[in-house]
Order: sequence, then structure tokens, then C-alpha cells
Amino acid sequence: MAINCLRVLSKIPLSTKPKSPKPHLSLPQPLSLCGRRSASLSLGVVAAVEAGISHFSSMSYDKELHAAKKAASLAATLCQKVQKELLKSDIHSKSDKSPVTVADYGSQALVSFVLERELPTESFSLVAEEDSGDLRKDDAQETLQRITALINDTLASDGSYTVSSLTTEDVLRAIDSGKSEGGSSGRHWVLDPIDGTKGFVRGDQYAIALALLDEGKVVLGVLACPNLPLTSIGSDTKHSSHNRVGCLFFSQIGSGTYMQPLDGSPPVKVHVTAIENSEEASFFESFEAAHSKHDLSSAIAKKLGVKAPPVRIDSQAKYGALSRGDGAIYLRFPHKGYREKIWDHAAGCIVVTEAGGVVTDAGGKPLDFSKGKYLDVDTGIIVTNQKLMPALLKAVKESVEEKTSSL
Ligand SMILES: Nc1ncnc2c1ncn2[C@@H]1O[C@H](COP(=O)(O)O)[C@@H](O)[C@H]1OP(=O)(O)O
Ligand SMILES: [Mg+2]
Ligand SMILES: [Mg+2]
Ligand SMILES: [Mg+2]
Repeated sequence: MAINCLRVLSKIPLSTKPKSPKPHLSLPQPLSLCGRRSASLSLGVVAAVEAGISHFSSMSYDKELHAAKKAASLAATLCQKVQKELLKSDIHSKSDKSPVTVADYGSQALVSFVLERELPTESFSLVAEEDSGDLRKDDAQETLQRITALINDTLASDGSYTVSSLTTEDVLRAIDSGKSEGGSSGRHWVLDPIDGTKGFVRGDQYAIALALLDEGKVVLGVLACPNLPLTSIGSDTKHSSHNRVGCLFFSQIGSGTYMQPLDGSPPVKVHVTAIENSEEASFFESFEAAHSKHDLSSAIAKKLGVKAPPVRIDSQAKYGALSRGDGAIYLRFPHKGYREKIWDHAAGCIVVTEAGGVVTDAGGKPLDFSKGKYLDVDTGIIVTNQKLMPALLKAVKESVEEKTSSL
């Protein structure tokens, strides 16, 4: 079915914006996020902001967005095939890491190949999670052949490219296109070919997360979430095994966030929740306790008077769910020593901010994607709507201080 769906998707006109979306605020992120475009800004800052507005909002990234949607959708098809095989196999082989390796590399090579094909005139820079080092080893040749066959099958069933089959060398080269370091000048694609590996192996949530940086700023993002139900997964919603799954979220700076089924049905504009009372809020966090401190999130939620239990799911699907109002808050506090990477947040961040949300570190600073592969964040990452952010920041600050002083 996914294959037919991709055929449908590829027939969607180049412009991915539906006919009459009401474009909302197109301020550059750091200021629009905090709603701080006030009289207290100096004239110099205002001038810089205006310059930022005209630079980014006058740019159209339609062509790049079309390519990104196509790349992420094809990668999703490839990952779905692998996950299906993985889940068919017995418990013993579930602990075998190779299926997920095949999907990680396959997804990265496919995205890289599609972007280069769709945008042949643009210089191509990709910052991505995987590299081909291990695949070039002698004992990995069988795996490399499996990956190559999987990519060729996926491209053949889509039918949009009249390429003769890719060779193993083409695949290695496509994976290694992802070796860029990113940074504050020029354009860089940012890719997590499978975000939420643990969820992928369990048969739960994962995402293919692709974003574009222009001069250090995220200007578009696409999140393909093959297992995410099309309807809400909030704490107050009843889950049914009949729910249709497979969501594609996409955003372009200044144009809002849209969600469409991965089967290619038309997109709808989405917004974060309008909840103002933190007692009514529910929050998302990692499924894996090793990825985020659940005890700290509970302390923060308690301070805010949150009644609903946490919704724990893997990957940047959390950002997607938040962008359509399934929950109000996302809390992420990695354990000491872990450094966040740009590919784990770039697409999610624009998907939420263009849907009206706010993404900052625990100190209230916007995330800075211009420093290379890593994000330097204070303590953690918090996400909510504009109304709840002041109370959330206060609760985070107090809870972090209490935790530190109790050590
Ligand atoms: N020790 C860790 N702490 C925090 N995040 C981690 C850790 N190890 C891996 N990750 C990354 O966290 C993200 C998923 O977290 P979660 O699902 O909990 O939100 C993924 O990007 C995952 O990488 P990967 O892309 O390899 O899956
Ligand atoms: Mg990741
Ligand atoms: Mg990954
Ligand atoms: Mg990984």
C-alpha cells in the first residue's frame, strides 16, 4: 500500500503549501519563539530582526521542501519494510542489531540520493548521523548487499527515477555525503535516518527526521513518523488498534506546520494546544529512562499541578504529536555527559515552532543549530506553547535547583 501511496504523493504538485493557508508570523525563530518583539528591543536589534525577516521570509524553500518530503517518504517505506521483517522474526533475532543497521544506512543513503537527484543544481551538504566506516569492512559485505538491494527495491517500486540499479559503491558514497560538519554559513541538510532506534526495534515509534539549515537557522523540516496514529495520542485519548498510522509533518519558515498521512492524502494545518492552565496540560517524554531523567520530569509536572500521567514515546514523533496539540509539554533531560546532536532536534524544532510552540533549553534559550554537529544546551530541552512557557521555565528552574541541592 505504501508504494501506491508514494505514487500518489509524487503526483502532488511541486508546491507543498495547500491553496489558502493563512501564513502566520514569519519572525526569525529566536525572537518569534519568545514573543519578545517589544519596545524594550534596541533600535539596532529591531533593524537586525527586520533584516532577518526579509532574508528568510522572502525566501521560498518550496523546491527543497518537495524534495525533503519525497526523500523522507521513500525512507519511511524502506524502514517499514525492514521493521515488518524484524517483527516477524522471533525474540532471539530481535536482539540482533543487524536489521536496524540495514534500515539506518538504507534510509540515509536513500535520502541522500533523492536530495541530490531532486536538487541537482544546488551545492549539496549533509550532516547526518551515520557513516560508512563499518560497512566498508570485509565482514560487512553481505549487509552492504542487503542494503543496496533494499534501496533498489524501494526506488523501483516508487518508479519516479529511471535509474539503473545503484551499486554498492553508489550506496557507500551516498552514505558518506552525510559527512558535513554544518555550521553558520551556507546551506546544510540535517538528517537522522532513524530517530528512536530503540522504538524501531521494539516495533514502536521512530521517525525519519530531515531539516535544512540556511545561515545556521532551521528553515524547513520534515518528520516522517510511520507508526504514529493519524489521530491524537494524548493521555486522554483511547488507543485503538484500528487507528490508521503513518504521519508526515512538514514546515517551512513563516508558513506554518502541516501534517499529512504518509499515504499521500491531503495535508492539514496543525497547531499546538491553546491550553493556558498547566493543571490541564499533559506531557511527553522519552520512553527510555536512559535517555531522559523521568524523576526530574515528574518533579516539574508536580510543581505545575499536571494531573495526567506522562505520555512516553520514542523519537521526534514527540515533536510531531505536540505540534498538533496531542499534549502540551515535552521534557527532555539527558543524563550527565550526553551531548545533544542537531539531527535529533532540528526538524522537530521547526515543526513545533511553526505550529505556534516554543522550544528552548532549560535556561530558556532558543536552540542554536549553527555551531556544528552538537547543540550546547543548558541541562535539557523543554517544549510547550507560548502561554505555558513562563510557568514551565519557573518550574524547571526550581526543580533543577532542588535536585542539585539535594545531591
Ligand atoms: N544516552 C542517551 N541519552 C539521550 N539520548 C540518546 C541516548 N542515546 C541515544 N540517544 C538518542 O536519543 C534519541 C531518541 O530518544 P528518545 O526516543 O528517547 O526521544 C535518539 O536520537 C537516540 O539516538 P538514535 O537516533 O540513534 O535513536
Ligand atoms: Mg536520533
Ligand atoms: Mg538515529
Ligand atoms: Mg543512533
